[in-house]
Amino acid sequence: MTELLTAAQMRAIEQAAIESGEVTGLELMERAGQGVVEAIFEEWPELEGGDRKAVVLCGPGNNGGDGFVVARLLKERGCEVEVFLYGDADKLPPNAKANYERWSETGRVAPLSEYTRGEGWGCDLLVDALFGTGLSRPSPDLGNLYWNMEDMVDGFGIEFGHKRGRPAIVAVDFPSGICSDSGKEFPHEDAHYRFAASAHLTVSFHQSKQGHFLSEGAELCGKVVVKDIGLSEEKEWRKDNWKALTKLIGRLHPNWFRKDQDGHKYHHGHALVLSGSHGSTGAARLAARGALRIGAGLVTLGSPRSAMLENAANLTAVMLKQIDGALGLTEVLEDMRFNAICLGPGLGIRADTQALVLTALKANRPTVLDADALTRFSANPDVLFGLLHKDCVITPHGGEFTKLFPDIAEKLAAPAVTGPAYSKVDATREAAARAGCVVLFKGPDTVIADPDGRCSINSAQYDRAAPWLATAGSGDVLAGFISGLLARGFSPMQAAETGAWLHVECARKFGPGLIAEDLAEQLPAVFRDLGL
Ligand SMILES: NC(=O)C1=CN([C@@H]2O[C@H](COP(=O)(O)OP(=O)(O)OC[C@H]3O[C@@H](n4cnc5c(N)ncnc54)[C@H](O)[C@@H]3O)[C@@H](O)[C@H]2O)[C@@H](O)CC1
Ligand SMILES: [K+]
Repeated sequence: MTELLTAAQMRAIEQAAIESGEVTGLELMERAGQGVVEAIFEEWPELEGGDRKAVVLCGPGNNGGDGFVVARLLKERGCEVEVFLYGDADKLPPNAKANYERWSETGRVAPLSEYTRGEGWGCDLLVDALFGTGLSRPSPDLGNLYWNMEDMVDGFGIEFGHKRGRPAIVAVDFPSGICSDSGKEFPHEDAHYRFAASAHLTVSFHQSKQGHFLSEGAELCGKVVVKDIGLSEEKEWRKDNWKALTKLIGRLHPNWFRKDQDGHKYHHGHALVLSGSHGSTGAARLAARGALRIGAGLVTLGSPRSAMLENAANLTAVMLKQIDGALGLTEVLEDMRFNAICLGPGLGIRADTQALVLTALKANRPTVLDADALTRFSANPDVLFGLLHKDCVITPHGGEFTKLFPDIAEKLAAPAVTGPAYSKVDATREAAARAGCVVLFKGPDTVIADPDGRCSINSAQYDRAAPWLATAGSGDVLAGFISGLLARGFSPMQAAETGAWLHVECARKFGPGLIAEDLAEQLPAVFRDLGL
């Protein structure tokens, strides 16, 4: 897993490196500019040599400073370069000013308005160095430029040859206008125009930032490349701050999933998934099959009497047990071999769902609550929070999250006025602290938080995009995956992170046309790819 930084964390790392004498701010800026130019030619080797023209748009802070370095280095590599500044050169911070002056020895700096008033793009490469991690408010006067950039990235392919004018757009650190902590745009009143820039390629430094993976961030960045600028690993700093760092879930090691050679099926746990009544049983079966495929030793579907026949006709490897209401569940849970419970998919939102959830929670077993098991508590979430314990995982999507945590959802939905804006990471952390258990807040940017503050993002964006995962029943399978992993002895946080990651891998393995039934069936191939 890699860590994702906030703007403040990045500044702290930079500051520590500068104060230790290891590097100067000017050197960092030079390396940042070098990283951008390197990434540009790696992405578009055809830009090197020949009659190529670049336009660099520089802003009033250090992001603009990076831009002046990029302009100089592009010129050294043979590009014709034009530079435009948004703001007042006299007010540039010292390192940016130094690079402005260095560029001015060989080239001109014109006001940005001169560029935006002109016709067409007039370049093969447009470098957006207007704002980076320091942006904290909207920029209405740039809305038209941003709007045109979006049009260019979304509507057309790149066509080099500046006379025809469809440039590649590269963003320095962030497409300007995005809050680097939350990935949100800063809206302004002129809603006709865009609030943030768009890019084909975003080049960031040292480590990715949270905003590259949250809200609109991923949509606008295009592709993110991270360049090393020679900052050290900061082990001490990391040790003090590890709980505050957000992780990006990456490729998992096969040892993570390996089973003991001589393991008995009971060594891998026994998950209990509760089914809804007749006519509403498919969701629980999807979850049960997911739990079994992900490696629980045994999985039992607990079914009310009314649905026994329907379930029996559709189950083979998953076992079936009649469980009627909270009383029935209490009896079954006397068998301590049931070491993980999953409730919610297709369970219904009547009063007996509440009784089942409360019974399951009182049994103090690792438990996943999803869908109806959450919705049932819309009117009285505190009752639920009072019983959730540290071995639980709740898996709300946006709507369910809003019902359980209306005040947190309101803060998250509020337009960003100043930066850093309240992010999905902040919201999920706050929800986990309130619920007292792991919260997995679904989306293309799924955020998972533990009440102790640990937090990670499972991204289904960029090269892991899996839009076809938005299909009926896919969340039920995820709940099943997590329950199966809990049965296998994974901790709640590990189970949620691992389940979410595999869920996306399965969707990607199958590709378009996916329906929920296909998901768990991809696990064997996904495991094989991991080297299991
Ligand atoms: N600090 C460092 O040593 C390094 C910083 N780097 C670059 O510096 C960036 C961060 O620089 P800064 O913190 O200076 O911030 P930015 O350059 O991202 O922007 C902040 C500047 O814009 C102004 N501003 C904010 N919102 C505005 C608005 N709506 N309209 C007009 N002006 C507005 C602020 O007053 C401030 O001057 C990073 O993203 C990265 O590109 C890199 O050079 C690596 C080293
Ligand atoms: K930028």
